[in-house]
Amino acid sequence: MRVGLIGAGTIGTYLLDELSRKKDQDIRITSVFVRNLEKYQYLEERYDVELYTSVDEFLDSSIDVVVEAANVQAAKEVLPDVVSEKETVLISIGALAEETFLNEITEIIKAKNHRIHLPSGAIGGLDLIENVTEAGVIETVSLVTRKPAHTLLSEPTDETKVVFEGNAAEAIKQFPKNINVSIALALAGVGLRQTKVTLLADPNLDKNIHSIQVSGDFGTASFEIKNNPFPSNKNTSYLAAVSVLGTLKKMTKKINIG
Ligand SMILES: NC(=O)C1=CN([C@@H]2O[C@H](COP(=O)(O)OP(=O)(O)OC[C@H]3O[C@@H](n4cnc5c(N)ncnc54)[C@H](O)[C@@H]3O)[C@@H](O)[C@H]2O)C=CC1
Ligand SMILES: O=C([O-])CC(=O)C(=O)O
Repeated sequence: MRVGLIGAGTIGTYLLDELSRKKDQDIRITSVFVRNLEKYQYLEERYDVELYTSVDEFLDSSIDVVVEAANVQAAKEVLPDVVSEKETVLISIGALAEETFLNEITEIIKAKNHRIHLPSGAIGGLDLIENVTEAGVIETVSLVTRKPAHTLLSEPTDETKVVFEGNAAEAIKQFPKNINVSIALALAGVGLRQTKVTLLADPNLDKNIHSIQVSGDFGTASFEIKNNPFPSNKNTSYLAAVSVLGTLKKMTKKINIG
């Protein structure tokens, strides 16, 4: 499977490293869409990829799948063109947080018979949530996310601060780099307005902790994921990058779990 990558930052570089390590892998990144050719020139030799600054040329290159790993705004801009041409893996899931845009994208993929794959990112348990939603036996989903204070606040703090309390739709508008997980939860479960989100800035924390509570006629479920962040980008949990790789691997498997 030939992959085109949008965004060569923390997650993108992890994927480039992992997928170039074994040359016999059946998944290879071959094209990378960047904005600044000079800045990323070194990628061509290091990873044997071709760089593109035109979305059309990138999509015309010989790729089967596009992985978006840039940011919510960039994803919104390129998504209509990308999904109309290719299968897409989207990690800036917040790009799908507006209903009109989500409907527009859904129409395109239906017409083109393409799919969008949303990795589980920095959390887990989405399989359970999706199953109980499809069966109509879910009632509530809530997420409490704790992150190191300096990743959320510009001023230092001595105590834990609640920086957001509300629903997923509002959370991603205010924190597009920090709470994509809430949109994955919302899309799998009770929706953007019904998914409750609390975001805490904790000065004594060096992990990104996501606590999820689900309830309904099926029973209850609780998940807590204590993520190690990337040293180079404390906003992003290591697991988020691992989940993109996992999604790509699942796309090549004949037995799908979950
Ligand atoms: N769903 C989830 O659980 C998670 C989602 N994320 C999201 O994943 C995305 C990527 O995260 P990171 O790799 O940590 O971010 P990053 O900031 O380290 O890297 C993003 C890269 O994309 C590039 N970029 C920005 N706009 C672009 C454009 N228009 N075209 C091409 N490249 C562009 C930047 O120059 C940078 O190299 C972010 O949106 C982040 O919020 C991160 C962690 C968890
Ligand atoms: O990496 C994380 O822990 C979560 C994150 O940034 C996001 O959901 O946008």
